[in-house]
Amino acid sequence: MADHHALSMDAVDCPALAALRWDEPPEGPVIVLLDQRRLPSQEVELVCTDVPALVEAIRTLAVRGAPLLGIAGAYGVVLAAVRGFDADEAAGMLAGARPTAVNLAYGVRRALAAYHRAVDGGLSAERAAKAALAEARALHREDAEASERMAAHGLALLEELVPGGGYQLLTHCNTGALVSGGEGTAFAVAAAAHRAGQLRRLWVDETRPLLQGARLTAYEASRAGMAYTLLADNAAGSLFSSGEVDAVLIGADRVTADGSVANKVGSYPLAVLARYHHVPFVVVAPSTTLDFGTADGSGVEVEQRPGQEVTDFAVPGEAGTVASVPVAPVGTQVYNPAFDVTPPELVTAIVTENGVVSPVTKVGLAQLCARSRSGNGMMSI
Ligand SMILES: CSC[C@H]1O[C@H](OP(=O)(O)O)[C@H](O)[C@@H]1O
Repeated sequence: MADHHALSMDAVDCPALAALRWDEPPEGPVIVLLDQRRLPSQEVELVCTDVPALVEAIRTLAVRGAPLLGIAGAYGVVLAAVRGFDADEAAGMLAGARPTAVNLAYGVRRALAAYHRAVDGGLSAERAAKAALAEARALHREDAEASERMAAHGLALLEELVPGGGYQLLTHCNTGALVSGGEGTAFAVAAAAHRAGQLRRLWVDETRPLLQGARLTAYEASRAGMAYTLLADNAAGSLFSSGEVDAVLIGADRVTADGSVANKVGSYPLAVLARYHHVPFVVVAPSTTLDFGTADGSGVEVEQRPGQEVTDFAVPGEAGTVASVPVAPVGTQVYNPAFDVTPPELVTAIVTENGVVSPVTKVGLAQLCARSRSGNGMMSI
């Protein structure tokens, strides 16, 4: 079950964005989400009291973005355990909610493993749920720390790639606090550049069809006081040819062992444009997005989403409703992959919290992860 209530957020003081939190009101533990379907026109919290509601929130992108999906999945296992539902069944529902972001299954697995370790150790169901909660909170905290470290590594990389500062950075989709336990991934690097006085402009791809750029990145850039300009996805080629892009910064939903990058659809064409125009193409992702169990991009399951997302325009209506207004003729066939895969040879560098890999190679990624093996990387479970 899920319920909405308005957030009394004062736009003036712009507190840090919290996309998700665990709460324990008297009526029982809940997961509270900032409903990203309603942004930017409405800052509304969605309160999930059970796993089916959280699965629906994940499927409809009320909560989204690879690292945050992992955190949501971990808390989802806890929600099941504390409310007496089968944790394994809940884990299967959560991990299957969206297939491409490897972080979701990772977060679910990590909380479930903590729960089972406690049960196998003879602890009560209540104590086992608390063990899972501690693991979910650790993942949440680690992701916030990873954001800070990626921002620092990414800013240092920009100083190398684009001497002289005053960066004009192009980003795609949304990779800020709305996808993270902290300030995000690629957007966190742009925010660090902004705070360092080195961001001349953030070019924001609208990111059709769900407009994560126009709705969410523009919202976050505005809150951060950045100079940003929105562009239609189709205008990116013209922008590159104008010479006004110093580097591309994007996130990732899955990086395979060879360095192939699954990310929001539209990322691959940007990589091709960047290569043609000799512009650095930088991927920023925490180690929880690295998937050494998948050899290369051909092994990535790319989520295919409903055609209505392309045939219709979602128009914010009264009282927080979102109307779906058809644009294409009824019966129109639609191709709507949520992601695409960029081959490693088109990626200038991958920035993680443990450092930078450039050029992007299987060996380089493995060596980077070896440095984090005892940390929160995929290798730890
Ligand atoms: C760095 S995670 C953000 C990542 O997730 C987005 O996908 P979605 O909005 O469908 O969850 C997109 O791929 C972003 O790059």
